[in-house]
Amino acid sequence: MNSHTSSALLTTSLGDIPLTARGKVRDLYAMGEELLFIATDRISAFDHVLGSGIPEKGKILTQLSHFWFDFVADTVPNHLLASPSAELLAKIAPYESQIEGRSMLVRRAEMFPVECVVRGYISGSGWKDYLATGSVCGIELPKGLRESDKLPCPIFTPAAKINTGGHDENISYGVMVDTIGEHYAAELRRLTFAIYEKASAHAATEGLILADTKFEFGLVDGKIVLADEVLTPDSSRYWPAESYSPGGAQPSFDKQYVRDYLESIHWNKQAPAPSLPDEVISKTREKYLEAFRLITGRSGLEMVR
Ligand SMILES: CCOC(=O)Cn1cc(-c2ncnc(N)c2C#N)cn1
Repeated sequence: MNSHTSSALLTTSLGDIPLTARGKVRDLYAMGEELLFIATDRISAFDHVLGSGIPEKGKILTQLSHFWFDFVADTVPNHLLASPSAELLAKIAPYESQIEGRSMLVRRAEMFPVECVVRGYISGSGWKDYLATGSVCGIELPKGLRESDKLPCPIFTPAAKINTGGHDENISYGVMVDTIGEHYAAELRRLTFAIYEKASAHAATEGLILADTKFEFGLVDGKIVLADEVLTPDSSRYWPAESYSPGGAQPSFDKQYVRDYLESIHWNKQAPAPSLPDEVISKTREKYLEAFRLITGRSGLEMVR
C-alpha cells in the first residue's frame, strides 16, 4: 500500500458495502440503487498504475467532475445523488475522513456499453487509426493531417467497453446503432457534441486545449444521464494552448512529468511499474491543482461538494 491509498481503498468492501467495480484509479461500491465512487490517488501512465500516488489527485479530480457536472447541467442531467439515504450516509460515516472530497454518491444507472468519445484534434488511438486507414471509426478524414492537428470539426468516435483493464475498441457509429439502437445512439452523439462544445470553449478561455474526452451515459428512470467521471484529466486530453504545435504528440497537461521520467529511466513496460521521485510527484500534483484552478476559477481545493 503506498502512502496515498488508504486501507479502506484496498479492501473488497467498505464496511458491508460491497465493491462493485475496481478501475485503475477508482473504486465503485454499491448499496442497492445508490453507488459510491471513490477516486484514489493512484496514477496510471502508458496503461500501467504506477508505484506512487499523487497526493490529493483523487480529491482534485472528483472536485473537477462535480464542477463539470454542474457546468453542463443545463445540457444533460447526471447521475449524482441529489439526496443520499440516511442509511448510506451512516454506512460511510466511519470512512468520511478517508474519502471526504474524493467520493461521489451516484444513482445506479443502466449503463450504455459504449464509451462516447469526441475528438476536436487527431491524437492517440485516433491518430493510429488515421495513419492506418485515413479514417477514424469509419469517418473519413482529410488527407495530409499531422498528428495533433485540429480537425475541421469535432468527430464522434465511440468505443465498445471492454471489461476493466482492457483497451476499449473503436467502433463505427453504425455498430453503435446496432448495439443500442438508432434513437439512443443519435441522442448520445448529440449530447456528446453539445457537452464538448461547452466544455472546450470554457477550457479555451483558460488557455487549455480540450483535445478529446470520453463520456459514459446511462438510464435512470428511463431518462439519459451523464455518468462516470466527466472532463477530468484522466478521461480527457488537456494540452496547454501556449505550447500547442501540431506535427507530433503534445505535452500532456497533467502527466508529462511522469511520462518524461518513465522515458528517462527507459522503463520496460513489461517490468513492474516504478515508483516516482518526490520531485515528479510534487510537480505532478501542482499540475492537477493548476488544472483545478484554471477550470473552476477556485484558488484552493475547497470542496465543490
Ligand atoms: C470504478 C470502476 O467503474 C467504472 O469504471 C465505470 N462504471 C460505472 C458504473 C455505473 N454503474 C451503475 N450506475 C452508475 N451510475 C455507474 C456510473 N458511473 C459501472 N462501472
